[in-house]
Amino acid sequence: MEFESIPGVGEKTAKSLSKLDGAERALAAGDVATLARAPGLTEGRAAAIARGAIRRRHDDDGGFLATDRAREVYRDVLALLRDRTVTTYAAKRLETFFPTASASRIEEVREFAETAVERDPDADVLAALDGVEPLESASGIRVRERCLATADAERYAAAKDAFPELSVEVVEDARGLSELARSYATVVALDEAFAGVDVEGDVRVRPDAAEHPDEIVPERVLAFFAQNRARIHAAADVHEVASLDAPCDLDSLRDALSRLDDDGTIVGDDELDRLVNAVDDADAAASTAESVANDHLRDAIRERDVTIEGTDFLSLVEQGARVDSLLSRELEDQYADAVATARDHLVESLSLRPEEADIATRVFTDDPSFPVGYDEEMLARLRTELKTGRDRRAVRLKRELAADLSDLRDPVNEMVTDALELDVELAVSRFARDFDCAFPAFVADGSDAESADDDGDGFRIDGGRSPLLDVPFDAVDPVDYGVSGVTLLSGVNSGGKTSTLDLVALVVVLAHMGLPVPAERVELERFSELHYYAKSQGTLDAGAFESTLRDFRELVDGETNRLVLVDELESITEPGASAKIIAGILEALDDQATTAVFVSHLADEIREAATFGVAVDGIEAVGLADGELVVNRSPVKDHLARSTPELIVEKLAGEDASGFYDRLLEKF
Ligand SMILES: Nc1ncnc2c1ncn2[C@@H]1O[C@H](COP(=O)(O)OP(=O)(O)OP(=O)(O)O)[C@@H](O)[C@H]1O
Repeated sequence: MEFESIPGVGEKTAKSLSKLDGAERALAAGDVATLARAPGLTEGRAAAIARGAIRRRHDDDGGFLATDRAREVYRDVLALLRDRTVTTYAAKRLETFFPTASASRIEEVREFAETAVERDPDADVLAALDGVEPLESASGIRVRERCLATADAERYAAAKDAFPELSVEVVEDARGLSELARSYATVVALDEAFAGVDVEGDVRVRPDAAEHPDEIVPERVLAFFAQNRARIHAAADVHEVASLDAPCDLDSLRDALSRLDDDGTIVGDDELDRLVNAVDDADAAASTAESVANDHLRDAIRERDVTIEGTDFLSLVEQGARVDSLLSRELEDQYADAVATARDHLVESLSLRPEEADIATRVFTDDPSFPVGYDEEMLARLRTELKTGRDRRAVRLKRELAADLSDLRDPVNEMVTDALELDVELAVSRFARDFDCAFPAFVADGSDAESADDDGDGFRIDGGRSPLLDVPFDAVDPVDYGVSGVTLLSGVNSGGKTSTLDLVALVVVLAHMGLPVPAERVELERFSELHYYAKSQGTLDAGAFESTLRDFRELVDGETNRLVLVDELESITEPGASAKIIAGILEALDDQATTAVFVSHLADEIREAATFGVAVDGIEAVGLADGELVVNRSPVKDHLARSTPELIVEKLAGEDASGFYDRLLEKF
């Protein structure tokens, strides 16, 4: 695959991706975890690359969110979804969902989301997800007792790349191989040509080494499982708690993991433990055995009367003869007993096996001496023997466990990915449940539209409730609103005009992401772009005003089927000029197949300035209660809402008989 053809992927990133196993699959699946394993890629960058790949696959130019405010609404949507993830993986993965005009992409995510909303966001599952993280490649492994050998320069370079844990040596011939075998415990020759060469030492010929890395460096797979153990356990727990089908037998997996220490060494093998302890304790055990023997002998001597013949006594005194001769003659049995005790102690305290006990026996000599001492040389031999046994067993166990774990590597990767993906699905499910969402219906073209009040295009929201409002979701009034064509939205102050635009933008963004929307029912056309202009803060200076006009100049050209939402554009300049400008923009938009909602307090003036009959919807105050407006949040179609001042004057007119307020009211 040409990675550089993905938007946002340069030469360096392409190189990183080419080093990654399964990069193409990960790009296709939006698998951010796998992509982030490429050297030098963060999860954020991986998400951006996955997005680029999806865009390319679905022929999306990335232009759906056409304005700052539109992008802000998308960011708010992501934040709501992200709040419902447990893992950082899921939070990043959600960024691969974005609004698009591409029908195939919307459909793709929709299929995913339809399964996702069926998932039960059970508290136990969420708790289990807490420890799941993407698996990491094992790092920091260096194996010194094994090397690779080849006579071929190309193979040398490839091996250096493939086996960073081992030294790779160049050898000319069998002699070179045999020299290596003297420095390394194991030599793995990579050239077929070495097959059958008779060299002393542990030399294996493995031209297939690259295909079986776990056999050549079992430490690699052991370290991988050791370093990722907590994550793997967590993913296994998630599968159990959520009743997911696991891609491997979880009991066998847990058993294999229990045989491994955090640093990749083998644990839980009695024989290996025995050998490790025996090596560690050999010196101390020999010393103790020696003391035991001496105590024994001393007690025995103390209890005995020893008769020394005169000649012996003389010989002792005159010639400095050693007392050993006496020992061997007079106390032979006691000496033999003491040595036997020492040997027994050594064998027992080190739990030696018969073949090892044989050497241990020789650590204490049969030749009588006092005090009893052990033979350093024999003890060194015993130690070497035990060490060899220990290392041999460790290597065998490592190989066996590595072989078991090697088979589990793919299933475990799959299991962890599935657990992480479950978190993504649960975030969507929780979002849909928390905000009473439904899947929107896209109306392919005008003729398919079911709603009576429009000519098929645009949008129609029933019972929409925005989770982005500044009131608790439970307190949000449902809003019904539909628009096709170009419409002005009038309404009382604080009636909810801006909130209505926000709701429309939110619903449209979610629908174009392929996700469910917070409404009872939504029908909409597939828009090409969302242009949402927030209310500007106060009158613009000449430069800013000019650039805003340029924005709108671009808006009336180009793509059709846009959705344009504009909040109180009149605040950019003085009211009279504003009404004329807005009327002109509406005329241009009306000529295109654009759906547009312009919130404005200048509906009358705009209508007057426009050359076509501009539709006006209104958010109505149904009255005043305790000085507060009571508002019907759903805009009424083809209705210019009365303003707040008008309502107040009307209220005063009802309370006052002077006629003053009645005359004021007539002016509205
Ligand atoms: N659907 C709703 N349910 C409950 N409260 C709402 C709803 N819509 C709006 N509100 C409340 O009304 C307040 C004002 O809404 P909003 O700012 O949208 O009004 P507006 O008509 O745009 O006001 P202005 O004319 O001042 O621009 C919101 O901050 C919110 O508290």
